[in-house]
Amino acid sequence: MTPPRTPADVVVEARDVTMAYGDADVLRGVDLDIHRGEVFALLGPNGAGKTTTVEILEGFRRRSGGEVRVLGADPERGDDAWRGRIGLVLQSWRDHPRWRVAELLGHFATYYPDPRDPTELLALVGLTGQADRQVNRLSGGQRRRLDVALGIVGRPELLFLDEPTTGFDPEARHEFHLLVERLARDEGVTVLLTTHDLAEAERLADRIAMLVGGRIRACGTPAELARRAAAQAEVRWTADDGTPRRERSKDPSRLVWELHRDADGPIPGLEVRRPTLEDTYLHMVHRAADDTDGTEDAKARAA
Ligand SMILES: Nc1ncnc2c1ncn2[C@@H]1O[C@H](COP(=O)(O)OP(=O)(O)OP(=O)(O)O)[C@@H](O)[C@H]1O
Repeated sequence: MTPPRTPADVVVEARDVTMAYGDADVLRGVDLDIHRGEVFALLGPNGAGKTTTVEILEGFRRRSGGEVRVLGADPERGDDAWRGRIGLVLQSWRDHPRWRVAELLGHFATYYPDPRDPTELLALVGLTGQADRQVNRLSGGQRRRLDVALGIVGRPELLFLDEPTTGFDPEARHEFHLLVERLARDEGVTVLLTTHDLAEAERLADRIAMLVGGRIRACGTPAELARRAAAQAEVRWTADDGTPRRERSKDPSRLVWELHRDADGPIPGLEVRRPTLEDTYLHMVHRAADDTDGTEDAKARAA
């Protein structure tokens, strides 16, 4: 049985956070709880406010309203010691273009009391071969790996990853996923990830929150969210006259049994499709677009 959580297990706590840019309300009351050692993914369409949310949690942006605690402190008042416990992988590293990779990493390591060994870190992110290259000579994917290395050189307790695998080839993406899993599982690092890649969120995240229309519309494990998309599975088959048929059912095995009985044999083109995370996501996005009263999903608040 999972032991009850203590306040110390809650690494990020946000209550009713609002953000307006001028008269544009971007966040309309965001609630989040992220627990120690958890990989938490924030999903949402372009312009939903993911980066704004993350910047508020990082202490880079002043919120318009609401309460936030990150590692026990209000990010707007986080000091250097607090900042040293946080790792950031921002959208891309643009400074120090002429520095060499190992040199830049070694330089950043000096900012922290107990940094990772830069040589080991280069191996960890697959950049050993590029140690002596200038930063501006790296490929997009290599540069992103360097961003990740810079984000974890100080052994952060909480790591923010803003669209970390943009530009990665499939192998680099796979390696990166293994690295995030290792950081969370072996070192207890809490990870907040924003991504547009649903497969990545499903693969990596313990829990996923969907930010749509300025609110968290759903939050749960990938399996919970997929189940909530539609309780009904979709059964597809080909009718006797060759036309494709589809029907939603809460009891697909019964429907298949009835079809089998009526056909008196195998059912041509039979497929039973369970709702996926993508179904949930699209459902939330479309529902939010139709949502005129703006009612927040009651289950959205993290457990
Ligand atoms: N500094 C700013 N001033 C005014 N408006 C802003 C500012 N930053 C962001 N916005 C607006 O706030 C909204 C949310 O932006 P944000 O970057 O947080 O969204 P996002 O979910 O991260 O989007 P994406 O998936 O495209 O990266 C957008 O409409 C954006 O234009």
